[in-house]
Amino acid sequence: MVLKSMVASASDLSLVSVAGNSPLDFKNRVFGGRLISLGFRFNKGSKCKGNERFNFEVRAAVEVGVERSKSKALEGGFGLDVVSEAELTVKGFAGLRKTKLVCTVGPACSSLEDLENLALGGMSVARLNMCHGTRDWHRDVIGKIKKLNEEKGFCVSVMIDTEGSQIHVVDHGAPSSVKVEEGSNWVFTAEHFEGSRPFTVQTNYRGFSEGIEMGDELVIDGGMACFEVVEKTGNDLHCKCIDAGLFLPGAKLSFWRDGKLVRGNNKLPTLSTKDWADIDFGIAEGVDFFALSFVNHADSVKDLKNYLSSKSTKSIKVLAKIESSESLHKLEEIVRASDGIMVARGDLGVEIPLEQIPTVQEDIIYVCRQLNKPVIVASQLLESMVEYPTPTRAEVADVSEAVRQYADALMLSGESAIGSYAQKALAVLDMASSRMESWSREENRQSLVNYHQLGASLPECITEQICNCAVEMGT
Ligand SMILES: Nc1ncnc2c1ncn2[C@@H]1O[C@H](COP(=O)(O)OP(=O)(O)O)[C@@H](O)[C@H]1O
Ligand SMILES: C=C(OP(=O)(O)O)C(=O)O
Repeated sequence: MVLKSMVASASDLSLVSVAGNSPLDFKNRVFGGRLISLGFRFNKGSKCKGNERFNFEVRAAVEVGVERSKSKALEGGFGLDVVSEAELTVKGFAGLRKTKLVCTVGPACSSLEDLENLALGGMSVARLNMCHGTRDWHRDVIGKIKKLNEEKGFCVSVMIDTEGSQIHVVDHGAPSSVKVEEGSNWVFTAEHFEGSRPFTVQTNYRGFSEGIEMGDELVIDGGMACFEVVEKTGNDLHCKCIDAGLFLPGAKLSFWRDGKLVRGNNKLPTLSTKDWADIDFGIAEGVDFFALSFVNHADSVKDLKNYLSSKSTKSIKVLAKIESSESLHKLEEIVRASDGIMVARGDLGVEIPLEQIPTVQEDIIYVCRQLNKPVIVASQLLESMVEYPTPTRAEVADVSEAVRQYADALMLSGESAIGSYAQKALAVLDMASSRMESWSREENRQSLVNYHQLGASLPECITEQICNCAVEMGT
């Protein structure tokens, strides 16, 4: 076995969006290596806010000549991951994938073995959605990921996704999904009772039916099933199913009237009491990222960042999820305030017409590129793979398009959390993103990226130019 290591250090750089030991964010400045496979650590106390100056040291090491599956942890103290000799000798660094892959961890992939297979398959970030599962369940998953990182040399970051103030199902009468037949009658209630009642859905928010009228439409998970409100008694809604579909555990509810979203939960704060408790949980568990749901204003990002810097010595990064029309109106200030962005297409598709999603996605990515913030494209990238072992052509095209637009990361949701083909879905992301990256390189598309200048002082500008030249030479 040959251990090749490269150590590059730079001081007084003012590059932003470089996050701790996370592998998420380097694509912003570097287009020439599979940085997922390298470990990055910053000196203790390094800050990466705005144009603040900070010292950092980048170390990368590559273990050559070891089969991925047989790899052992390497000594040395910095975050390491492994790449196979074959990949390096055949393609060199330029041939290695740069797009980071985020997997939502759910019951279908939470065993140590499944997580290891995902890490081997290229998972760079494990996402834990606090809408689902208990804190004990999430703690167990975080423990397994830490174990894999420590013992097997992976470099998987952990991201906690807050539930946010949304109306969702607490119980729908079954432990897993339930088929809803057209014409069936259901009661939606905020009353909490032990156990389940047939055709009765308990919701999480007492005021969920405020302002809702007879004739309004109740849409489940942005279109999984649809009901008409036929009667209102107290806070309860009696509804008839008008579009058959599925109720998943924790499904989200939205209300529509005359083709427009009824803004019921707008008064709710971005971070609920439960979210703050989940944030304390994440700090205690040493997670790397918080993805903040339903950000409508930069202030909620700033509040969370202030809270994190007062509570944690570790630099935990905050990613704002863009999933409401309000967040689109304040996009630039939200991107500036955040360490990164998630294009949360699931909820965004409930808030804006579906046909606008592709252009809005491109706009969000463009703003992130300009402000040099990492951006994740999320939701339904390979939705059919929740059930089937192969993706549709349209899904592969969607993945490729996100990479072509310079998204930094792609995310699996149900495909990995509850799907039967999590590893295959990850392999499709890996292959499709690698293919698009190498096509872009061959076509020399990277030169079209217009890097936003960050350096303020002359030394900063010089350092920045040196880095940009290195990037150009590497691509
Ligand atoms: N920790 C978990 N425990 C149980 N089920 C989960 C978990 N995480 C995700 N899921 C399931 O995977 C589906 C897709 O995940 P995700 O997209 O994160 O959630 P949502 O659909 O609520 O936005 C969820 O609807 C839920 O059924
Ligand atoms: C990623 C998303 O958020 P969540 O899974 O919490 O709905 C989304 O809405 O696309």
